[in-house]
Amino acid sequence: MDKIIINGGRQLHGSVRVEGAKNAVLPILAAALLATEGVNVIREVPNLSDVRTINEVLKSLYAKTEYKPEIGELIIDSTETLTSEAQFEYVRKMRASILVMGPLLARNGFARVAMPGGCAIGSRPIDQHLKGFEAMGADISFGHGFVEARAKNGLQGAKIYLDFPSVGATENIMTAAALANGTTLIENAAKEPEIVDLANFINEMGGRVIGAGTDVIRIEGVEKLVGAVHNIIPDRIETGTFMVAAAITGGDVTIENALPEHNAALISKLQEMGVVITELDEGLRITAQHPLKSVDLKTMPHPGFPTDMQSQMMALMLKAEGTGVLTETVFENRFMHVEEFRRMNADIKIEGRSVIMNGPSDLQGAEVAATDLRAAAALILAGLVAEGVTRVTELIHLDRGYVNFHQKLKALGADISRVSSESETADTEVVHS
Ligand SMILES: CC(=O)N[C@H]1[C@@H](OP(=O)(O)OP(=O)(O)OC[C@H]2O[C@@H](n3ccc(=O)[nH]c3=O)[C@H](O)[C@@H]2O)O[C@H](CO)[C@@H](O)[C@@H]1O
Ligand SMILES: C=C(OP(=O)(O)O)C(=O)O
Repeated sequence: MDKIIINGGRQLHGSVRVEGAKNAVLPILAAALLATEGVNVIREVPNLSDVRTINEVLKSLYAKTEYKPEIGELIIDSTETLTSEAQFEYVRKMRASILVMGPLLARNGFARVAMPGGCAIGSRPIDQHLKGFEAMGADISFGHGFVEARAKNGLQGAKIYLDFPSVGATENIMTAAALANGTTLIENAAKEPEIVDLANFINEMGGRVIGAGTDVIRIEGVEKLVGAVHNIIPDRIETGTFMVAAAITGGDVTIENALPEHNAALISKLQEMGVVITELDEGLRITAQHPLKSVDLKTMPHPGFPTDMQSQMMALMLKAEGTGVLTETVFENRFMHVEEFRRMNADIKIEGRSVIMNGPSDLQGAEVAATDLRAAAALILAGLVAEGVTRVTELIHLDRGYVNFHQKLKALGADISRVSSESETADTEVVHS
């Protein structure tokens, strides 16, 4: 089991480039299954464990894929007949495997996917995905740990109002509707930039998706989709994580490949705290001088403050002056990292769906365990400013969503390394670089 070891107290300086977005590439690779002619060439694919998992899922469904991580390219040939069943071994590893359900249902009229179950951040049901498929004429059934959708007469366009603007449900319904008979309207749709990237990709394959990025998405079903070349958008959560890394250390960091329009809520909150953010041709420059001012914030669906930046922002608020209240409205259990922050001497308490911080906390290095992907990043950020040594374990979460995270921080001046725990001794550390 690997650990990341940080010696706190270094300011970060320099430039870092962010990768293609995990939350865009996963639905897009699933949607690639819609093409019955030609191959899809997906570029700016980040080398993440989640990408390797979805690649395995596509292959298990009989798509032919060629992954070239060194150039960030994944080629998918889904022109042969596909099987309709996604196994638990993949869905268990990565919930986003559920996103193959829409494309399989659209292509085969049938999809059988292992039930994802709950996870650290909440129960995460898929009722809105299924409500969409049902409205389009699919019969839904459950059994033996699987959910099945069967559209005997093919999928028909429908009007679907989502109870909540779910990202995954919007994506699954968009892909199912892409080959359906007639027009589908998704009302109260998710508006995240990753939804727009997926819509652009479907359109590049010959689809007709209009309105992505607004509350109402209109999908006119087409006869067939054909392979295309697509570049994944930059990862706004990786961008945000490096923005916080610069701010928490009082550093000066330029983030290349960053799109400020995807991070408006975060930029506004950081500015309120006193962080200086400058838009450059090559990306975003973040400079910060402490003390920073505490703020209140609430996570919301896009364009609100992203839940995927909540834990990293919590780390930053711990170092800000004054009382800050952070409220999580998207997931019901996304505060597992609070206990870990407490182990680092954070002055923090949970009250219902909010946490209250009295800053600045005098953070101290400790051994802490990542409880989910963004918690892993947040604990590392806290380690950058804690007094002494912080060891972060359970890096399996980190590797789902960040490429070379510790090397990128090291290149910016952090005192950080990654070791196998068996080999961790004072003199001989096996460093993974
Ligand atoms: C791979 C990917 O893109 N993951 C992102 C996606 O997850 P994901 O697509 O799972 O998130 P959703 O937007 O669907 O979920 C948001 C909320 O809606 C609830 N819900 C969702 C679907 C449903 O059928 N019923 C229901 O009740 C969920 O339990 C959760 O409380 O959006 C989340 C919210 O921005 C992000 O945190 C994740 O990083
Ligand atoms: C929660 C996240 O991802 P997933 O939906 O894949 O679990 C995330 O990216 O922070």
